[in-house]
Amino acid sequence: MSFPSSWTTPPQQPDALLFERAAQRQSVLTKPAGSLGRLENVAVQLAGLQGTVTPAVDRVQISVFVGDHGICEEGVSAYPQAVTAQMIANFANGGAAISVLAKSLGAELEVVNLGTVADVPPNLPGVIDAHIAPCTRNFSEADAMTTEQLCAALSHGDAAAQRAADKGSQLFIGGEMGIGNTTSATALASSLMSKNPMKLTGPGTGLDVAGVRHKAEVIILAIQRHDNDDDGEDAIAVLKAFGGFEIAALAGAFAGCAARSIPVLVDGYIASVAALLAVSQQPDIRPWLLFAHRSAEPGHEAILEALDAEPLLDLGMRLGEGSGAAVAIPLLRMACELHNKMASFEDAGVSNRDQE
Ligand SMILES: Cc1cc2ncn([C@H]3O[C@H](COP(=O)(O)O)[C@@H](O)[C@H]3O)c2cc1C
Ligand SMILES: O=C(O)c1cccnc1
Repeated sequence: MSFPSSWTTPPQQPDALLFERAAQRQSVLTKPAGSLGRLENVAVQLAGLQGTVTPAVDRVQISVFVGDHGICEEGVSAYPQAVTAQMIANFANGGAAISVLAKSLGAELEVVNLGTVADVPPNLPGVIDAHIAPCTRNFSEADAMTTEQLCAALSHGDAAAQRAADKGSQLFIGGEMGIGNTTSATALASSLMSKNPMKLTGPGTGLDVAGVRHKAEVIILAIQRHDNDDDGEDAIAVLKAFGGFEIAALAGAFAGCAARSIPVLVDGYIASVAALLAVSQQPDIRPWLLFAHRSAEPGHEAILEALDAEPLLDLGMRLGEGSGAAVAIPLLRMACELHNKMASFEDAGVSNRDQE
């Protein structure tokens, strides 16, 4: 198995002229220039990325990638590992936060199961079996995944982007579920950015102060161990070292969307780490990414900074699943409506600035 081409080839850059045209349209709408603030920027960005004068986010695909983590053996999460598999059934039965949000938005929701330790009932609606292994290996003892497993995870992400393209999706949201994945994400980010894990480690699902310290120590020791491997610190090396399947699949999906010219709305902490991995692999992916919200997980700030990203919302959310991105969709829809439907000064017979 080899890496998907979206991972090894830079995506096409969006056409700068389309952004200029959209900005020009914003400048003639009946409002003081710039008065709709970031709603203007986001509409211009979507118009440029979608290659249209009338941007829209009516057709949204949400893919939630799920995988378990061997690092849970080290006691790094407030919740038991069995929750990962249990949540797959909850996604399918409509009870999870992202299920409710997807339904409310009329968005396509699919769940890509890359491997769980506990059993998942067969044939759940909307759940795709993409089994790689029951979980990644405990990265304080060994590499979290093999090169083959990494290729498989990236390819499952790329396949989700292909499904989004086949359905004519105007925007992609990648969600994740995997107990222990804030530990993987923090190890990945610390290693990639050469930052002290003590500064990035947070409570995840709700660790207390002592729990956060223990989690940071587990990450520090694991990074020291992997540094001896002389692997280098590129996206592929850190993903193999620290996992997880669902984070790799997210990174693969983001690369796959950029390759197919589908804009991505990035969710919180975990999804932003996947975005950082994808951008470090192919810097030209960055223009295809919009950032939905600032997670309450403390490490998010440094990752946003590294990506030069200014998210739209700051609601104190720290769930994942793609939920923060889903919550931002109504804003994006309104930004598009304003861009497409407001009258121009000329059409409405309203005098523009400095006009008699
Ligand atoms: C019921 C439940 C639903 C979730 N949905 C997302 N997460 C989030 O929390 C987990 C990461 O936190 P940690 O690293 O502390 O385990 C991931 O599964 C993430 O998606 C959930 C967590 C729980 C408990
Ligand atoms: O912001 C996130 O993505 C997040 C934060 C805590 C736990 N799970 C996900």
